[in-house]
Amino acid sequence: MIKLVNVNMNFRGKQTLRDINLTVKQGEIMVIIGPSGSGKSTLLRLIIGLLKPTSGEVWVSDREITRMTEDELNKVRLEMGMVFQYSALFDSMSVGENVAFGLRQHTDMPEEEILRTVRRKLRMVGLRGQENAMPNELSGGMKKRVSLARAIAINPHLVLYDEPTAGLDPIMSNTIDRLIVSTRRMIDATSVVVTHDMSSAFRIADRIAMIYDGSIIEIGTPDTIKQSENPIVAKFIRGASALPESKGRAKI
Ligand SMILES: Nc1ncnc2c1ncn2[C@@H]1O[C@H](COP(=O)(O)OP(=O)(O)OP(=O)(O)O)[C@@H](O)[C@H]1O
Repeated sequence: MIKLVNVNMNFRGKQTLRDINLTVKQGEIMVIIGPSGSGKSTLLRLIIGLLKPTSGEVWVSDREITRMTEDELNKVRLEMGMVFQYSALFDSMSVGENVAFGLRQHTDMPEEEILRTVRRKLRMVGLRGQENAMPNELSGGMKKRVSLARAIAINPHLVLYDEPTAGLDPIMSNTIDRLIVSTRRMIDATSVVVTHDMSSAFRIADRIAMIYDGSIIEIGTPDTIKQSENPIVAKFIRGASALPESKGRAKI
């Protein structure tokens, strides 16, 4: 479970997030949408504890993380898997070593079990037997899948996805979407997905939150969002380019 309570985030006096109240329930897939510059990545970074809010509280699995020390935060982060926008694999390591990385760094798991876990996670993302491949031999979609296998290797309670389908063709996007949904099912993880891809958002979300100018302006099931009477939401889901200017803050 994740809970943000009255969160404000200012960068050099400029308010980037304002009065965010958001609860993501255990096992829920929450998709965050919004124009470029609206504050989506900032929200993810607050949940991982890479940023501390200017005011407000961030709760992760019943713990308030904003006042934690770096050591305490690192323990909480062990329960989180992160799939980055550009996969962020270690290029000098094989696929298997990438997936095993968190297990070798942070657990006492015997090597044999690590190898078994790596095999199982690669199978889950449709990359059976690819342990010895190097990242530069893989397509963008395969790299994303390795990144997902690495994120779920530690059986996280929480998986965060930053633009998981960016730069992928529709078929691969669909594959990644199905993996996000099956990952939630298999490890019962709470998931937060930041995306610009509206068809993906509608396919995978239990609920969608739209951020605009640092505020959540709409939140609800995909159907609620589709039927929103808020003109900014309606325009955004038809195509971000049709959005009105917003006080010059968002770089639409
Ligand atoms: N560390 C920082 N220092 C100063 N300003 C920042 C910092 N991080 C983000 N910002 C500003 O906060 C605003 C929101 O940025 P953020 O990256 O959260 O938006 P986003 O919705 O994720 O955008 P995109 O979709 O383009 O990734 C932007 O105006 C950005 O310039």
